[in-house]
Amino acid sequence: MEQPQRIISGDRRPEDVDAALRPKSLDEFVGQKAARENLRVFISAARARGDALDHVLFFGPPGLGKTTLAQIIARELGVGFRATSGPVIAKSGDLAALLTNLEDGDVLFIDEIHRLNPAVEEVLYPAMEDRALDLMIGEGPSARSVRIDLPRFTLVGATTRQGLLTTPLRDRFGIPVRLAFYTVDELERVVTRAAGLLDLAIAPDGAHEIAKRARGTPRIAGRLLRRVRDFANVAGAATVDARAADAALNRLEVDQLGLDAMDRRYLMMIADIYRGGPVGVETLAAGLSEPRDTIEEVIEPYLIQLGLIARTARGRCLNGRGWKHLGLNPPAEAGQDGLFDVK
Ligand SMILES: Nc1ncnc2c1ncn2[C@@H]1O[C@H](COP(=O)(O)OP(=O)(O)OP(=O)(O)O)[C@@H](O)[C@H]1O
Ligand SMILES: [Mg+2]
Repeated sequence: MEQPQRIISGDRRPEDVDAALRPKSLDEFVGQKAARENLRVFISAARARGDALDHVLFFGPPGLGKTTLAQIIARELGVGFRATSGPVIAKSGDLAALLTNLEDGDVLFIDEIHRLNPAVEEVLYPAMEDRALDLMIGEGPSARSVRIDLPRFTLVGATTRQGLLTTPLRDRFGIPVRLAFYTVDELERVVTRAAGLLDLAIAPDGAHEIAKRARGTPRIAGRLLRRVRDFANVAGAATVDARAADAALNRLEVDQLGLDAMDRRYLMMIADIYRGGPVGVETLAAGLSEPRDTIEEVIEPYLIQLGLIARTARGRCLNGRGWKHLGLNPPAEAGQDGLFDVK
């Protein structure tokens, strides 16, 4: 069965006109303070040396700003930006073509870099390490390998699944950056900034309400803001305040913690059918008819962050907070629940 689209999924959607809201400089970029300040130092050092920036790897859940930061890096370095993604580069020749077409200092952005095919990845190693391309010319006994020098470039990789990166690839990134979920304060700033760009009047308590329910994710904050704007327009409200935001978010079935019907189905399945777990992710994926990747990359990280569930070696478990959020009591005889409880 086709699942209805989730308003709060961190995934990209065609209707997200992300580009309009995308911060264009490090100064405009809200949150991720440590990452931002480190990047600022590395960028200005590279510029001062007149050298390419070391390769950067961004990892973290969807919608936290990986692509945005990659573009900002190129802009702040004052170099060209080329973007592609792991699954798109089918053959090593495709990557070779991309690399040889770079200009000095360019940023090459590879999204979903954990999905590179292994043969392509092999080509990337010498390119990252020695700025060289090893090509095989000819076949059979007369085959020989030729080394081609590449321009200086910065590879910026992005992945939602750092664990799926091979060690040799991970080790070749000099600057690994983990992006964390945003705080409510930070998202409030994201919402206020976006409202300004959308020409929408919003009260501080309205921005706060949206921020609180945006799952720690700027992309979701932007999307919720647009939907709230629709409701406010139709209701003829001049300013979006907390009450207007709350009413709109309730109609969108986004609850107080920012969870939607899908999250609640996920939690209810563990609670109801598996008595709080542990239950394997494959079983949950089958029960919810969602791909395992979606469960692990989109649904679970935020539920874990909130302490509603725990990932254990034996499977997923509902924590005390999870039971509470569902308004249920954990089964009395399941003594192990306390083990995973987050106090
Ligand atoms: N720090 C931020 N401040 C303001 N807006 C942000 C910030 N980070 C991200 N955004 C907004 O959120 C949206 C999603 O960001 P982005 O596309 O960079 O996410 P991503 O991490 O690359 O996601 P994915 O894993 O799906 O590729 C963009 O529209 C951008 O405008
Ligand atoms: Mg992206």
